[in-house]
Amino acid sequence: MNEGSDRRLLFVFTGPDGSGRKTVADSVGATLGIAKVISYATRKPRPGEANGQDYHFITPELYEQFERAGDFIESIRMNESRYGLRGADIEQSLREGGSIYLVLNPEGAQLLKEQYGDRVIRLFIYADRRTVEQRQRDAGIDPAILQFKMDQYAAAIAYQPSCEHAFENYDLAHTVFEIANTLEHYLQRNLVERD
Ligand SMILES: Nc1ncnc2c1ncn2[C@@H]1O[C@H](COP(=O)(O)OP(=O)(O)OP(=O)(O)O)[C@@H](O)[C@H]1O
Ligand SMILES: Nc1nc2c(ncn2[C@@H]2O[C@H](COP(=O)(O)O)[C@@H](O)[C@H]2O)c(=O)[nH]1
Repeated sequence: MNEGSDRRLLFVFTGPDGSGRKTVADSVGATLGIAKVISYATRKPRPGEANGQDYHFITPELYEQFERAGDFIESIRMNESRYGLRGADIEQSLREGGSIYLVLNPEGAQLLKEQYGDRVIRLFIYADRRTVEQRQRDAGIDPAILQFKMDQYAAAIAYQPSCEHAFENYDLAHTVFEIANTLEHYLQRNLVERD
C-alpha cells in the first residue's frame, strides 16, 4: 500500500455513469482549487470533450506501450476502449499540488483505495436510473454504449455502502455545495495535522 507518511488526500468521485460525477467533481475541484488527475483513454473524444481536460486521448498503440512499461496503476477495458491512470501522474500531482481529485468507476475507486488506503476518500454520486439514463441520452451518448452503461447501473449502485460519503445529485448547485463543505473539513483537518 502506498500510504507513506504523506497525508495529502485523493478524493475519488465514483458512482453510476451519468450520475453527474464529472460535472460535480470539476465544479467542486474549481471551488476548492484542487487539481484533477486525468485518465488515459483510447476512445475518440465526444462532442464538447477536450484532450487533456476530460482525458488524455491516446492511440491503442501508445496505450499498449504505457501498459507494457508498467506505467498504469490501474487499467480497464470497456466497450472496446481502454482506460487507465498513470501512477507517475498521481505522484507528481500530489507532490506539486497537494490533495487531488479523480473520477473513476467503482472498480477504479476500489483499486485506488487498496493502493492508497485511508488517504482515499470516495464520494459516491447518484441519481435514480431513469434520470441517469435521460441525462446520458440528452448528452448524445451512442445508444449501444448507453445500453452497456445502463446494464452496469445496479452493480455501480451496490458500491455505495463501501464509500466514505454518498450524495444524490439532482440540484447541481446544492450537490456541489454539500460536497465542497464536506471536503473542506478534510482539507482543514489535514492542515492542522501537518502544522
Ligand atoms: N444535477 C444535474 N442536473 C441536471 N443535469 C446534470 C446534473 N449533473 C450532471 N448533469 C448532466 O448529466 C450529464 C452527465 O453528467 P456527467 O458527464 O458529469 O456524468 P458522469 O457520471 O461523469 O458520466 P459519464 O462518465 O457517462 O460522462 C451531463 O450532460 C451533465 O451536464
Ligand atoms: N477504472 C477506471 N475507470 C475509468 C478510468 N477512466 C474513466 N473511467 C470510467 O470509465 C467509464 C467510461 O467512461 P466514458 O468517459 O467513456 O463514458 C466511466 O465510468 C468512467 O468514469 C480509469 O482510468 N480507470
